[in-house]
Amino acid sequence: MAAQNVSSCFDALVIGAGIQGSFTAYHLAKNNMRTLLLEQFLLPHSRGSSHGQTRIIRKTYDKNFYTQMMIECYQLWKQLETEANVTLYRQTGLIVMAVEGNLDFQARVRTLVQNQVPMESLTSEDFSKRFPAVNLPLGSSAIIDKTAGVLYADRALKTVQDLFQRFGGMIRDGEKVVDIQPGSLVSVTTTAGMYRAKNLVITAGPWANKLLNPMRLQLPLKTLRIAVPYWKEKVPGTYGISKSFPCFLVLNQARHHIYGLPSNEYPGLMKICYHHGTEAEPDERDVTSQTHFHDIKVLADFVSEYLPGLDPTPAIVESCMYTLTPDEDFILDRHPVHSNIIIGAGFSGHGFKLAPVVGKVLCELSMGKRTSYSLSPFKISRFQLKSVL
Ligand SMILES: Cc1cc2nc3c(=O)[nH]c(=O)nc-3n(C[C@H](O)[C@H](O)[C@H](O)COP(=O)(O)OP(=O)(O)OC[C@H]3O[C@@H](n4cnc5c(N)ncnc54)[C@H](O)[C@@H]3O)c2cc1C
Ligand SMILES: O=C(O)[C@@H]1CCCCN1
Repeated sequence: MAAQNVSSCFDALVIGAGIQGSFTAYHLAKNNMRTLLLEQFLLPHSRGSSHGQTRIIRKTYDKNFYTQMMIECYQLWKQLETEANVTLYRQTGLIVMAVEGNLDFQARVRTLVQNQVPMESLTSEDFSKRFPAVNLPLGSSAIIDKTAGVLYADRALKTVQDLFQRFGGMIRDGEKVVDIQPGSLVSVTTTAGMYRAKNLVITAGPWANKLLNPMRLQLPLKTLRIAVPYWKEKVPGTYGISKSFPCFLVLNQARHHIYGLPSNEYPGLMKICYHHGTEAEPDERDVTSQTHFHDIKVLADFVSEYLPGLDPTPAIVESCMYTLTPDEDFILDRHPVHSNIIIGAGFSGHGFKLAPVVGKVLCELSMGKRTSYSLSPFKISRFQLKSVL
């Protein structure tokens, strides 16, 4: 269908069919808003931040507001599974490890306790009995967040998009937005046509600032290319999901966190990543001269020290993008000048699990409703902006 034939005025238009835009569109359509979701690439694609087979889901956060949002996220992920009759979540638990006295670790334990999240503290004897294939360094603390697990990310993204369409929403992929004209009706021009909507939501991941630039708004976002290496088990299954091996998170063992998921998606291979990367433009993710070399070295050293059952040379390295804010908290707000333009950005490498609630509050903002959560941690005004009209 040519874009010109598509009904030209929508209640809401969402730019970007990653997990945040797709969940926003889903909630809008459920609220009977006539909604169009635009995506620059043909779906599915692997150029942004939402691709890949798995993500960690957990309530372990140092900041209470995320743990509170996660309580509803678990319910909404469950609801999505029921609506679509698919499995999206597998409970594995999450081991959190840190050097004794680590403040971030203590804050996370406090938040779990405050919110009565089932958890367990492990002594080093408990730890080595439960996880004989993991070396916990002397002087470390460890807990397990029992409700944590794995989300099947690619499957989840497709499910949200399918349900959005089932609720009457329209997706147009392979259409890049090239111009936005603000107004009481926002006009959006793509490579294929022009659309108008009463409200616009921009959830463009690492491309957010490119879309905001013509509207004189530049958010303090850094886009990072992230290495996603998979490490081979010397004995297949040692760290396998089928043997109930959990996800793990090591706080600041290196400069940034290191996290891993049990071997599952590629049999015999465990995904272990560094919560950092190299600055890169999303369109140049794979052509940049900088390589993943440094991050892989950090991870290889970690694997040798903690996980002796893995070959410390990655078997596969995939790539993904982070969009970091300075404080690693999200941006969920209105454009400071154009109040019917809503922005969801800066998910800082931890936004997947929170997408059901992110989508809900972006939908609420777009519909002019009172939001279900305080959005003060997520406001644009917490930053000193360089250029706002
Ligand atoms: C390696 C890695 C591991 C991670 N692990 C976890 C984890 O364990 N747990 C967790 O909760 N989170 C995790 N995350 C973070 C999570 O995946 C992201 O926060 C989330 O996917 C961000 O989604 P998004 O919709 O904002 O961005 P994206 O997925 O990038 O979506 C933005 C979309 O906008 C489209 N777009 C941009 N510009 C235009 C335009 N002009 N016209 C039309 N469309 C446009 C893009 O093509 C893209 O599809 C991880 C991320 C990475 C990279
Ligand atoms: O959100 C998560 O759970 C992962 C692991 C920790 C670092 C951020 N990404």
